[in-house]
Amino acid sequence: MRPTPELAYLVCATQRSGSTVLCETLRATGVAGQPLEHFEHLRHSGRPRQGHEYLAGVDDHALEGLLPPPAPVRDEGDESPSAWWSRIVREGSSANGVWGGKLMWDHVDDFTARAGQLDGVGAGAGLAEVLDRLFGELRLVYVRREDTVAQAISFWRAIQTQAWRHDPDAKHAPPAYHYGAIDHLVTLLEQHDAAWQRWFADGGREPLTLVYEQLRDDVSGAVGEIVRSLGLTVGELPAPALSRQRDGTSREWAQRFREERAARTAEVVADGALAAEAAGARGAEAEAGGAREGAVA
Ligand SMILES: Nc1ncnc2c1ncn2[C@@H]1O[C@H](COP(=O)(O)OS(=O)(=O)O)[C@@H](OP(=O)(O)O)[C@H]1O
Ligand SMILES: OC[C@H]1O[C@H](O[C@H]2O[C@H](CO)[C@@H](O)[C@H](O)[C@H]2O)[C@H](O)[C@@H](O)[C@@H]1O
Repeated sequence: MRPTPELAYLVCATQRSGSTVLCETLRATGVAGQPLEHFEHLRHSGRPRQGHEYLAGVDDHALEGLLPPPAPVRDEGDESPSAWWSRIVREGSSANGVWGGKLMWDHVDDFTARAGQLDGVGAGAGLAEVLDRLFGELRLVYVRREDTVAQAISFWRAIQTQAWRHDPDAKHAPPAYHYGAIDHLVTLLEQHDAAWQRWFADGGREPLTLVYEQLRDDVSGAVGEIVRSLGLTVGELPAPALSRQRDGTSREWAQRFREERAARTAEVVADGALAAEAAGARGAEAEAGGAREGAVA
């Protein structure tokens, strides 16, 4: 029989929204499951989504030189769908049986396709049906970041350096600023957040929503809120399990990006005004020409 966690929660997120410090601190309570990124290894590649996939559509060959080599492929052997689900339940549960997981919007399709292979779920089931069929009681937590420029810069840096968590000993080449990559990631993150919000609204779901800009000032408080909402009790709330990565370079890039975006927008507006002026002049000339011909006839 398929294992069904009685009490479960899913942290719905976008990359670089503060989800890992939240999840790792929840995990450190010992009572709130193991909310790992269970669904990040994708079926088409056996890897988490890679830099070139996130950046598909950015038109600059130089970008390739900035991306790290692909991550190793995880060999899943011949794990059956039911063995996959038993593993996910095991890896996501704390000793009290509570299950936790983190799902990025861009892992939804892969997750539902995998889950669709399970008996009783069915191919083609959407996220809502999959969750209903796999879990008893499932609570949703949504983490988002207001400042999507800072979020995209954090993402672009992590894509290049593969430093997804703070590690003072990490050795990697310094990341390079790239306007097109950051701009593309801002749009991508905004689209993924909009998709989460649409999914919540369409299903009448009301997740417990946490905004990074508040969460970062009180990670333990946010963890306490989630733990209480699950009806769990914990003695002392753990301190944040990770340190922040943002530094002077992130701040400089944010300022540079905003200036560059404003300049580009002004240029587009100016070009548009010039084009409109030229079109207006052509129209007036054509009209005058028409009037002249009319007069001659
Ligand atoms: N303790 C603490 N306080 C405040 N902020 C923190 C903390 N720990 C991690 N972070 C910041 O969270 C950002 C990473 O977000 P995610 O964990 O969602 O990224 S991931 O896509 O899952 O790798 C990333 O944001 P940036 O600092 O802007 O790079 C992390 O630094
Ligand atoms: O490699 C792309 C993936 O990178 C992130 O995941 C990695 O960092 C996370 C935070 O430290 C960690 O929870 C995860 O296990 C790591 O693989 C990102 O969160 C993924 O969405 C992304 O596909």
